[in-house]
Amino acid sequence: MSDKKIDLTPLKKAGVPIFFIVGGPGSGKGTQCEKIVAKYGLSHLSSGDLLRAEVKSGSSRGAELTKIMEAGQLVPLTVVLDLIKEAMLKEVAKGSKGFLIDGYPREVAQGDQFEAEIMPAKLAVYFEVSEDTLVKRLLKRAETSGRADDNMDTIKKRLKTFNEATAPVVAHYEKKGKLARIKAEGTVDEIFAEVVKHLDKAIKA
Ligand SMILES: Nc1nc2c(ncn2[C@@H]2O[C@H](COP(=O)(O)OP(=O)(O)O)[C@@H](O)[C@H]2O)c(=O)[nH]1
Ligand SMILES: Nc1ncnc2c1ncn2[C@@H]1O[C@H](COP(=O)(O)OP(=O)(O)O)[C@@H](O)[C@H]1O
Ligand SMILES: [Mg+2]
Repeated sequence: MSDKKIDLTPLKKAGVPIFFIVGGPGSGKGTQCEKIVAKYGLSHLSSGDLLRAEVKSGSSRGAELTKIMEAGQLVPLTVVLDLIKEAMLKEVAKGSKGFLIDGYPREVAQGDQFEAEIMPAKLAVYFEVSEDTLVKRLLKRAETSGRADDNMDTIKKRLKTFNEATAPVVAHYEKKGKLARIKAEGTVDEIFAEVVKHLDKAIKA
């Protein structure tokens, strides 16, 4: 990624709906996004996936990112926002109908910066899950994900980061009247039925 200013004109002109997908590690963001893509044809961009791809690219910045992610901390705002902008522009060039920004914002400043530079999100969808359930799901995922951050030590740090930096994001969008709080302890389909209610309403609005 270069430091040059990214020209967002095509993205702003497209004016397609943008949804923030927020929730603790293991809350089901990726799982629900897959189902939302299948039903609504929106573009799913996971900040974590974009970062892991950057790490895989072997760029010098990638090495720095690995350390931060394995420590369960947040990578710098500009890094993750630039990755998202570039990915969104690629999708818009292919005729995207709208975006699921999965795993972003993870702190209030990220959301404000995104909305100031790109456009306001229509809705922030928040998957509410107890810490016990998050840990159980992540340890299960660890059996197959091969992710360097799916281990008990890093999980604990990610939960701390979520409580300190990301929980305020939930309050921030609730205050704006732009939060869909979805209890996400049930089955995948029960949760998805709730998601559809909120998205249908938001897309019609
Ligand atoms: N039991 C149960 N497991 C789920 C549910 N949603 C996701 N999972 C599992 O929990 C783990 C984390 O899900 P994922 O979608 O990666 O969550 P993310 O970390 O928020 O992106 C994965 O192993 C999923 O298969 C759910 O509703 N119920
Ligand atoms: N918006 C973001 N801001 C800063 N760091 C991020 C962001 N999104 C992801 N990361 C980094 O990538 C890691 C994995 O994120 P992600 O794949 O979304 O996790 P999960 O899907 O388990 O919630 C995070 O723990 C963090 O280190
Ligand atoms: Mg995920």
